[in-house]
Amino acid sequence: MSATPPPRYAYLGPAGTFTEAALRQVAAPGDAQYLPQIDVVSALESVRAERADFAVVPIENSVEGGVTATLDTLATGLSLVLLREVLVPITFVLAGRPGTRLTDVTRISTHPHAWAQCRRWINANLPRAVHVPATSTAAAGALLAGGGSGSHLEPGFDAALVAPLTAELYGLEVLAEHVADNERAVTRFVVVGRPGQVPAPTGSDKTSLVVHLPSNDAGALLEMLEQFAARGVNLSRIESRPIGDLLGRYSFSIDAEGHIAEERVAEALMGLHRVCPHVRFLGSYPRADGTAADVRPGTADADFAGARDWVSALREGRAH
Ligand SMILES: O=C(O)C(=O)C[C@]1(C(=O)O)C=C[C@@H](O)C=C1
Repeated sequence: MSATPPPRYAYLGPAGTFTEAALRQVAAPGDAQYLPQIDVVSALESVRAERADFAVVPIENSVEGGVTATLDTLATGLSLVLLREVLVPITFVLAGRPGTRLTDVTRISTHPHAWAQCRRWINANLPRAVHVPATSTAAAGALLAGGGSGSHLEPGFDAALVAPLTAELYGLEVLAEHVADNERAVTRFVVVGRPGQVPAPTGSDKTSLVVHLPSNDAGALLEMLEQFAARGVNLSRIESRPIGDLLGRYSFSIDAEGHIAEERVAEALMGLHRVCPHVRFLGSYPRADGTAADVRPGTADADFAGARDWVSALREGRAH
């Protein structure tokens, strides 16, 4: 009998990214096949093309906001669903090749989101330093470690902003610790799969959606939001993204509190389906922070079931 192969996880690599730290919370390296990718689009496309079973990608930084590459790739193309979210506290060190002096650093490489989280520190401590963008924090660390001492792989920068363990992984020297504008920065990651799987409700869930406005008329945004408000569904995130075809056309990326198995969330989705030209369901999945949904009086499952029974009875002439 052949053993089931371990699940394949595509993620933003190489080894040592914060995304890999998120993946480790989901599946230990011994229980899964780790497939590092150059960017989040490649990670998500690997799932669409069935080269991977799941992808782990960043979706929101506490400092920089939504990760637009993730939001936009999920919004169009073959449908994908979110299955779980994972929070990773973000701490950076400035690392260089052994022997580098902090005062000599003028070019720093890292992922643009990491740079955004350290801008004030850099301005205060290395005001002349410029940013050299990299595909990930660990990619910057790996390039730096691979270059120097006569190597033809001269990276064109002298330090990298990476996680403390990543500096160690690539044999880099820590030039400065606690490099951050906000010591409590957190990035939210999601586990993404192909449709056909909706995790069971836990009482602390989120439902993610992409919604186009009902019209271009005054009040269109309000009409969309009313679908949630009228059913007591709170939103934990809403951001607009350009649709891309014409200036002024936006798609809304939304996280709503609750699970599609709950009546109030299902009713809100039905309302959106009736009034909006496009609604993409991106999944219902457990919240990483475990916060229980706040169910307003009159919006519990039993309230909806009771109301439905009452209307049925009216229709059948059993009640007045
Ligand atoms: O470059 C990495 O290590 C990543 O995992 C990407 C990423 C991001 O896209 O936000 C993840 C966490 C940090 O906020 C910085 C960079």
